[in-house]
Amino acid sequence: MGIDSSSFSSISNRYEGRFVRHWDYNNSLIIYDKKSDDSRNAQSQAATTDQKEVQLQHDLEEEEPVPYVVLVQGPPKVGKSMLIKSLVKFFTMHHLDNVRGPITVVSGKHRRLQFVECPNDVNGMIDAAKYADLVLFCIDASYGFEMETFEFFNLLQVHGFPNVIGVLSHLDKIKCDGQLKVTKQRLSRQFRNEIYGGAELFYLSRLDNGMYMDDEIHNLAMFISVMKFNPLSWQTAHPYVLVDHFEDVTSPERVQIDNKCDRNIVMYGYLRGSNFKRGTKVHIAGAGDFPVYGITSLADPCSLPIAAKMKGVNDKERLFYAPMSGLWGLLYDKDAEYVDERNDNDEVTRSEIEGFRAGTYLKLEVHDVPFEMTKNIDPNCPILVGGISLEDENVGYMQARLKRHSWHRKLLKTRDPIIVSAGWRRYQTRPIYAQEDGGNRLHRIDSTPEHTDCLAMFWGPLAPLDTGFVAVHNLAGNKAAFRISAMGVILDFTQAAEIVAKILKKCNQVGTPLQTFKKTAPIKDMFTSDLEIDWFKDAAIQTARVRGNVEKVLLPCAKTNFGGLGYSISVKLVSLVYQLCLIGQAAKKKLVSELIRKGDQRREGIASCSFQHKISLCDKVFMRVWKQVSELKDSGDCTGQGMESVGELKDSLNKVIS
Ligand SMILES: Nc1nc2c(ncn2[C@@H]2O[C@H](COP(=O)(O)OP(=O)(O)OP(=O)(O)O)[C@@H](O)[C@H]2O)c(=O)[nH]1
Repeated sequence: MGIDSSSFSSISNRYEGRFVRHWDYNNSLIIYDKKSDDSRNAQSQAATTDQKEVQLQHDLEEEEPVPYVVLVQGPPKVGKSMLIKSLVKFFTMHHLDNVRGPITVVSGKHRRLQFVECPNDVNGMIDAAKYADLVLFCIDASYGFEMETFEFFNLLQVHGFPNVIGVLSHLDKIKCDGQLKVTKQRLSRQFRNEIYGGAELFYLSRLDNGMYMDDEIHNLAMFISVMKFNPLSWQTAHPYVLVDHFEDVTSPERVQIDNKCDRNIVMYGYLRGSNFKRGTKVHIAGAGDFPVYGITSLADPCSLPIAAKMKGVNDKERLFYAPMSGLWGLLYDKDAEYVDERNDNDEVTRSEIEGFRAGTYLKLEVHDVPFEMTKNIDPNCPILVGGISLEDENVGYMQARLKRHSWHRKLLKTRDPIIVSAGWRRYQTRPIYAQEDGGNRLHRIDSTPEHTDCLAMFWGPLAPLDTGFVAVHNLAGNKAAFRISAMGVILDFTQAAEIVAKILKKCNQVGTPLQTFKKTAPIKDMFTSDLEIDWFKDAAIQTARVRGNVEKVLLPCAKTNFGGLGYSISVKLVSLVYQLCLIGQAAKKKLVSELIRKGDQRREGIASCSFQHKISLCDKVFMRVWKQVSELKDSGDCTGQGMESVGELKDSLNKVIS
């Protein structure tokens, strides 16, 4: 007996003991009266036994799909936990006291869902955008859209847009009916403009006994239970694990000796994306890259009913699994290895050859992670572990097209640290911003342009071409500012410094006159060699008042007239003649070559320049030149708040001084 949404509320209150639930072949949840169905079941049992066996066999041949991650996102106090509690109650009839970490529930005959509350710190949001299969955007209707929602839109745009559903809560705070209607229309229009025309929006009108209304949750849950999930290209191409349980297994003796020693940890979770081969390294978001010390597949703690039946597990124990919230559903031995009741030898051989399959529940052991990771572990901020290939381990220079987000208040300055999120990684780096001139040259700019994009060159773990990335300025919880600084795409990468060599920066070369004539003057200290003077022949120069041009290298004979320099060379010539008389032939040669070298050093880099008028001896002569920028090997995993920019450092220094 199926039920409609209006009668669900009353039935669900009487559910325990009398009503049972199951999923029909369309994956729809059906709740029916156990008593009235007992007699009908007895009659139909014999007739359906054969059919069930056929169906069971067919279902077993299908792969057991991994639970879909349903991320509940929204600003603080919008009702995220309340929504997860209401949905978990609907699917499992269990009341959750706390929402901590991923919560896996069986939502249908062929479907499991893993509910995760999206953290509001930038790190957590960035990671969540990478693992979400469906995002429920919670919007406080009495307030409207908030910054966190738009920040998350932007993160999704970069990391691949999964399915999204809008959920309007706090509607009961709008007392006037007319205003309620207008608000609903306005918010749904705005939501669909931001996402896409047909984006679904659900309304949660009020709370009932501290929970959302049953019929409204029923509609939302039914929609999620049958909706089609679209795999995202990055996720399907890489193995990854959303950790739902975490343990520090460092020996207590080691910690007693040094409580800041690197830790050994064990992480549990479903393998998603592609197969995980032994020997693959993993990137733990925010902590770095690590080899996997041990990997084991475990019995699925929340199997689909059909698979559990085969494994002989009691149905009632598998409806949910939320270890971080203190609800284990099915207790399992953490050391037990998964054994298939079909052919375990085949299973082991297969995992050796093709790796662990997506959907396997894994135990990953990683050694020597920084102690901060275990110290600062926050169950509300799930850990993302991404498998990395050999190419992903390379570091080098990347050239990217980058655009500052128009809502980010400040321009981004060259060499100021930013946190880049690309692929699984998020790391700090100090980019150089540049713009192309007509030729092959790139001109360094001091800060990002106001309304257009520019190029950014930075050092870091190499990401494939066309990978989108997002940059945040720092991770401090400054809620007043829009935290997404810029977005971009990787255009080029190399391990050599040739990308950086192409960037030129404008700077002033300063020289001083040795002596001044009517319209010419020899200029020293502006060039380092005669060759450089030849390069800059005819280049424009100027003093504070007078313009001029570089003419030519000053010849040695002419130079002897100039004060100290001429005197110094004359003294050296006299000394040469004197010493030549005293020493032998071999020593003579050595001395001559040495003197010539010294004399050359002295002579190099003095240019004869012409001016429009006579300049004075105390004038400084400037020439604007393009110079290559120095190297920018500067990046690292971002574990704390991130480095401070030069401006921020100056600010803090001023504060200390004052
Ligand atoms: N009146 C009313 N109150 C609501 C509604 N939804 C949630 N609340 C209340 O809002 C408060 C915050 O709800 P939570 O579910 O803890 O919100 P949250 O988004 O998880 O909060 P954080 O985890 O702290 O970010 C609770 O006191 C709820 O009772 C609603 O639709 N109407």
